Amino acid sequence: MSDTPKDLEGLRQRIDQLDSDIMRLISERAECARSVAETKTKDDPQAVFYRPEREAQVLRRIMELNDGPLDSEEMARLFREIMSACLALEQPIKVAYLGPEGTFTQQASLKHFGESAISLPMAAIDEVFREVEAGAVNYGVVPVENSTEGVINHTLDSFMDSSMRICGEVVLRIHHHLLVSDNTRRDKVSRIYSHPQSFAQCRKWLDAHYPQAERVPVSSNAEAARLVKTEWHSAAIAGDMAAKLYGLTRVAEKIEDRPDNSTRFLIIGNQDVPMSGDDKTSIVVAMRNQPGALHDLLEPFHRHQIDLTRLETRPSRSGVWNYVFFIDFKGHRDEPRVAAVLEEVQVRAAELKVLGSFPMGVL
Ligand SMILES: C=C(O[C@@H]1C=C(C(=O)O)C=C[C@H]1O)C(=O)O
Repeated sequence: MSDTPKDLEGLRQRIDQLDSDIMRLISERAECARSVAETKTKDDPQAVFYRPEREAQVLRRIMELNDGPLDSEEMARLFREIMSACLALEQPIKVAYLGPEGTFTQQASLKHFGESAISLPMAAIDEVFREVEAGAVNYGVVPVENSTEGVINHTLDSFMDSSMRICGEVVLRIHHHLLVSDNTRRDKVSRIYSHPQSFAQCRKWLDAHYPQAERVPVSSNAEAARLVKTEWHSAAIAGDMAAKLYGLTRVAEKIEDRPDNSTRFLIIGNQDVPMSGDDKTSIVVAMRNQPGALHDLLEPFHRHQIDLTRLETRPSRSGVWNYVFFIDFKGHRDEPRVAAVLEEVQVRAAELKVLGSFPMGVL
């Protein structure tokens, strides 16, 4: 900026002035969001204030507008927190996530809803589903697939028996560290705790660096971190949140075998999300056990030129559901092209359930 002062005192005065301006504008924004909330409840007393499609649009716009020097993701993260605080002013969102505290799922929940949401750890994926179904919380966050290790079957299976809808997705880069406590004898590590998925994601590194150490699988990375606190000969593989929560030190950082290791999480709820302009749809389809079933199922997607982003098969759990396919594709169920495909699939399938259309993950 041309009128930016050059001396330290002048620069600090300028920063104070800018902070006052930013604060005034944030307050004005919060008032605006509050008025939106009032308008929503006037039309419908049961209205949900949180709008995933609108939040995705706000964040995408910020990323497009940003000219630096902060990078666009950083800028969007700041706005994520502003929106989170604005929303909490009216109605703090309650979120259940696959716990315990310190898991990557908690990190995904924070990334998606911001720090002002109230988040509650659950012991298992189906408990997250149950809490949302029972109305005890507004949304749930569960992992669904990892780029190295593949699909999380518990999550897919939970959808089969549930009426929950998918309202959003979050992709998180997963960095694992080898962690020890102050009491650990680093040269005597004979046991390493972690979640089986994390062991699988760090297998080569462990074979190279700790071939002799016993690998003990536990229910979560956070649990692994907790156990290390009490044993002088043990280490844990876990992420930053767990390390911070239990005050552990990183002996080796980013030990995952693949540098692009990431996990996709789903936001589940009981609301149908309108179009945001860049959306995905998830469906689960049962086909009859006959030759060419998979071809028949996929043919309409090909003909309407719809991009499939994922296809998973799960064993069926009832007579009708001979083959069960989970399919993700680009587009929203309200788009005519997508609606046409869904109609065709409906005719060919033994059963079709649309799990939801939702904004593509922004952050
Ligand atoms: C303000 C609104 O409500 C909520 C708050 C938002 C915000 O602070 O920008 C965006 C979407 C909603 O979660 C709205 O719907 O526009």
